[in-house]
Amino acid sequence: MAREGTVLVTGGAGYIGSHAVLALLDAGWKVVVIDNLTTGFAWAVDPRATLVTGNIEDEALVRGTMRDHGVVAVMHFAGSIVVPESVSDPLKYYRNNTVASRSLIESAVVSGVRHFIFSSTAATYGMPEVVPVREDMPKLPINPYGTSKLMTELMLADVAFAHPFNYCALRYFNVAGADPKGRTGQSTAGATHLIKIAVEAATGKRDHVTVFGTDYATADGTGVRDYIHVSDLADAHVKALDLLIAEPGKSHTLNCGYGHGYSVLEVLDAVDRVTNLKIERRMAERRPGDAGELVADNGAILATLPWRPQRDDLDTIVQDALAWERKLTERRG
Ligand SMILES: NC(=O)c1ccc[n+]([C@@H]2O[C@H](COP(=O)([O-])OP(=O)(O)OC[C@H]3O[C@@H](n4cnc5c(N)ncnc54)[C@H](O)[C@@H]3O)[C@@H](O)[C@H]2O)c1
Ligand SMILES: O=c1ccn([C@@H]2O[C@H](COP(=O)(O)OP(=O)(O)O[C@H]3O[C@H](CO)[C@H](O)[C@H](O)[C@H]3O)[C@@H](O)[C@H]2O)c(=O)[nH]1
Repeated sequence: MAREGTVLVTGGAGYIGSHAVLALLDAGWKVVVIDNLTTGFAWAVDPRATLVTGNIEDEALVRGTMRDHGVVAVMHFAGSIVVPESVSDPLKYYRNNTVASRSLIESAVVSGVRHFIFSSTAATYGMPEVVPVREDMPKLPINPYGTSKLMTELMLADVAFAHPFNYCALRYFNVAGADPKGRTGQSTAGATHLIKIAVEAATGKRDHVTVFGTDYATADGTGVRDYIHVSDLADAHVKALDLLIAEPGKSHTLNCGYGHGYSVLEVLDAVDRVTNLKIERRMAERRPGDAGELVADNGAILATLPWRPQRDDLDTIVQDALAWERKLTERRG
């Protein structure tokens, strides 16, 4: 079914954004992407979408794009995402995540764009005392990345109060996997995410995986996370957009996770199982700033959106991540 108007996807050349572009196109939306290609790739943008190369802080470019393409909603993925880098270079994160988002939100308001979906993060919770964590529990980020995202959530709430504008802040837990049809996946070099690192090891790009911390208060002592398949996450964005349009007076903040977690060792077991390999594991100290267990209470998203996970299975997530990693290896030769 064709939809009225165009969705602007910022960061649509990146990992999650490129999946959202596919989900929007598959749902009948027209799509324009703004991406400065710092960590994204032009080839990752489906050719049915228009790619505008530039910065979301460039007001003339953003407002011109909104006008020329008849943009009715923004999905805002553009940002900087490396937690340790945010600790060593906080001003980069407040600039590219908070200040740039302020500029983009203002461009939307000035251009009469009334719906906004924002990539937030479980990092806004910091080290939660209660797990699974619910949206109304304390937000006490422990790094500038989490703070930079929480500040954007706060701006959105104030803007939605003052203007004819509603938003959905989606707090992602651990995003992993790749498009099941093999059209896009996680492609940035220098990955820090566990499943990406493990499939890099499985395809010979690394000789081992380091396990950060074996003394957490979890069943096997390693960190537990709620891994969500990137295609399920992209689908949640399309459903959230439908809701924002259907109920213009309401905004939402929703956890995106499956509501159950896996330990680092369980993830590595899944990778061994799927690949039929025995990837070397090296036990190491905790990584600074890591929570022991981070799992979403996903009651709110299930109650709010007609969204039901389709790929809630660790082996499926690993299989899809691995298939993409193999494709990437062929592409790069
Ligand atoms: N990957 C995760 O596990 C995860 C978890 C929680 C939240 N998020 C959030 O999801 C969003 C997307 O993350 P990702 O994993 O796809 O990262 P990514 O680095 O693959 O994608 C970010 C994209 O934004 C672009 N970009 C960055 N700054 C820009 C700017 N100022 N103007 C225009 N384009 C810009 C980059 O070139 C890239 O294509 C981010 O906002 C991130 O904070 C990611
Ligand atoms: O080589 C590795 C990489 C990770 N881990 C462990 O695996 C788990 C997951 O780590 P990731 O780096 O894959 O993900 P994080 O949970 O640290 O971070 C993710 O969730 C955060 C929210 O808390 C942010 O949103 C961030 O962008 C996103 O990558 C953690 O226990 C971590 O210590 C290892 O043992 N070895």
